Amino acid sequence: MIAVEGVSVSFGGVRALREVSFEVPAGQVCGVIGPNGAGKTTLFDVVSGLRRPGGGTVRVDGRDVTAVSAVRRARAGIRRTFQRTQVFGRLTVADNVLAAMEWRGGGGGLPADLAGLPARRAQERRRRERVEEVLELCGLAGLRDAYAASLPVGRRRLVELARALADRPSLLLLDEPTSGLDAGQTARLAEIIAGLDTTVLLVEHDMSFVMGVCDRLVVLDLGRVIASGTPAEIRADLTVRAAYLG
Ligand SMILES: Nc1ncnc2c1ncn2[C@@H]1O[C@H](COP(=O)(O)OP(=O)(O)OP(=O)(O)O)[C@@H](O)[C@H]1O
Repeated sequence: MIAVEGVSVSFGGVRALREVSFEVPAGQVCGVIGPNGAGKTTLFDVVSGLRRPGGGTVRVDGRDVTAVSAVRRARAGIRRTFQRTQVFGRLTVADNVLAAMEWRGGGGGLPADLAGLPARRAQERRRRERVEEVLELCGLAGLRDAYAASLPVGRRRLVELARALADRPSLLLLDEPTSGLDAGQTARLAEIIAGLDTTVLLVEHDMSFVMGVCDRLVVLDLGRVIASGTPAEIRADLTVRAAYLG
């Protein structure tokens, strides 16, 4: 689960986040919506550890991670995809996913690598099996040997998702995950997200996707939470209609 409490961020005179608080119970999917400049990206930066808030705390699974670096958060299972996709263009799709798991190393260092110890080989086999599993899940099995740079943006986005899922994250942050996806890929993405047991926080402009895939929504406007609740509650909220849905 994730709990954001009283988080504020200012850029000079601009108050990008003002006392933002909300919780997402374990395994639920929460959408963050709001007009341009509402503070969505800033909130993601705070949760993933790229930006320290001026005030407030972020807890993940009960642990206060407010002062923990982005790298350590990633290692603790908080994974993020970006608005602009970040994949290794010169690696194949399969190697992109494998690389996402290699940071742990194999244990035993170089001697173990050189000796090709059985435990190391078994671990390598498990990782490769996991790669195939995740590629299958993301509809990328047929593209496993394609270079990531050769793929259209929608596929690259799915590669990024596969990378984020490979290590079984405890919290997954998705920044505009449907951008660049066609209708079929968007439907597939909704299925993938629905099938995860991970807590998910996503920023997305595609309202029908958000309403379909999220268990709850947080609506930001000018850095404030102006509404939160189930998609049905949000839809019914007139303030939100006026501020955002039109
Ligand atoms: N590095 C920065 N320096 C100064 N102001 C910033 C910076 N980053 C964001 N802001 C300001 O903070 C506010 C919130 O921006 P943020 O990018 O978080 O909004 P957003 O909801 O993600 O918008 P969008 O939907 O356009 O991505 C905006 O007024 C923005 O101009």
